[in-house]
Amino acid sequence: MSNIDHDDDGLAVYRLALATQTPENSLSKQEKRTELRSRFLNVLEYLKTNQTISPIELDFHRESSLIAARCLSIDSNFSQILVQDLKTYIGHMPTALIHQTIAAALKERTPFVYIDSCLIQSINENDEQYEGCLCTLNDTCTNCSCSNRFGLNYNSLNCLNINKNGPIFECNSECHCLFENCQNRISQKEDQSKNVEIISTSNKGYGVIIKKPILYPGTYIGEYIGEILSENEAHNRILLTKNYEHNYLLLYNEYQSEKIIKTFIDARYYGNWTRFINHSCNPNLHIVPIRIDQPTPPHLAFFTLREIQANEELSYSYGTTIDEKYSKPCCCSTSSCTGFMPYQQTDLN
Ligand SMILES: C[S@@+](CC[C@H](N)C(=O)[O-])C[C@H]1O[C@@H](n2cnc3c(N)ncnc32)[C@H](O)[C@@H]1O
Repeated sequence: MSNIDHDDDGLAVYRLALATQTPENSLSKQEKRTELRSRFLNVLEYLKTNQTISPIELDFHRESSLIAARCLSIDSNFSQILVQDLKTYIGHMPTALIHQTIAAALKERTPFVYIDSCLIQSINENDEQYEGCLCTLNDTCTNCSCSNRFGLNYNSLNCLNINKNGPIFECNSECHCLFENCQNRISQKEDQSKNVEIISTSNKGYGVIIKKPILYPGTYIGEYIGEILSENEAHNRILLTKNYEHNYLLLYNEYQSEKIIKTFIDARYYGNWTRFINHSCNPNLHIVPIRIDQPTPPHLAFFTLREIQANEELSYSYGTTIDEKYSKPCCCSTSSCTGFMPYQQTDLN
């Protein structure tokens, strides 16, 4: 089965098919995975093309999540990703986040679907699920096989450990620890969305300010959420959107001995509030890649670089390369401003 059937009820035929068809036992593990994956990609595709979601569709969305959860017994690593795909909340930007004077204009000028975890189109089949720790439910995971893999990740204030100099592995879906007690899941817990506001800036479009001060460097702010694109898809997106005023495609390069891991996240059509964070030549945030279940794609998490005052605009550096031919003028207004926004010279351009 590969297509969603539409009828009067919207999704009844497809729902029935999902409920009655479980993968045959005779199918190989790989075939089951392929079968399950194609079903759930259909659901995602359907949700993506239908921006207003009816109660029936929401029900369906929930049902599908349950089915995916049941499939955990087939392959926990794989089903974990499906559940993550399906539990992605597809809705609209929470109004509390937006300064009320710009709410209507923002919806009209920059429509996008608000999601709270990345949309992953294709799984890297070679990626293995990381092993979990064997901590007990009372453990805080401040010294477990995940938190200590490359030196302690977080300090007693739940901030990034300043002396940390290696990749960050947080506890994952295979771990035995209790989510509430675990202190090695900082990026999986609450972000700062309740403490930010989307505002209109004078010369950079929209931006994000923090409402209450943040004292400590290394405080978790949020994750850059959007569609994870392949290099080819990213290339096409760039061509399609090159005349648009704002760019939401983030390319994150990780240099690992001989290879470069490139992560492309586009928050233009699907994203969360972090898509509004502007560039600064003297930023107060930086991006840290975090591994949870699999090596790729990493979770791109924002952490503070220093203390941030109430009402200060949040910013990070979009890169280091300036090319006066391609770079747009920078309006960050800091004393260290180079005058140009960074330009990522890649083979995409
Ligand atoms: C990820 S979006 C940030 C949100 C955007 N300002 C908006 O209104 O939706 C990146 C775009 O914001 C604008 N921008 C971000 N930082 C800027 C800066 N320092 N100077 C000028 N424009 C900036 C550029 O148009 C850039 O392509």
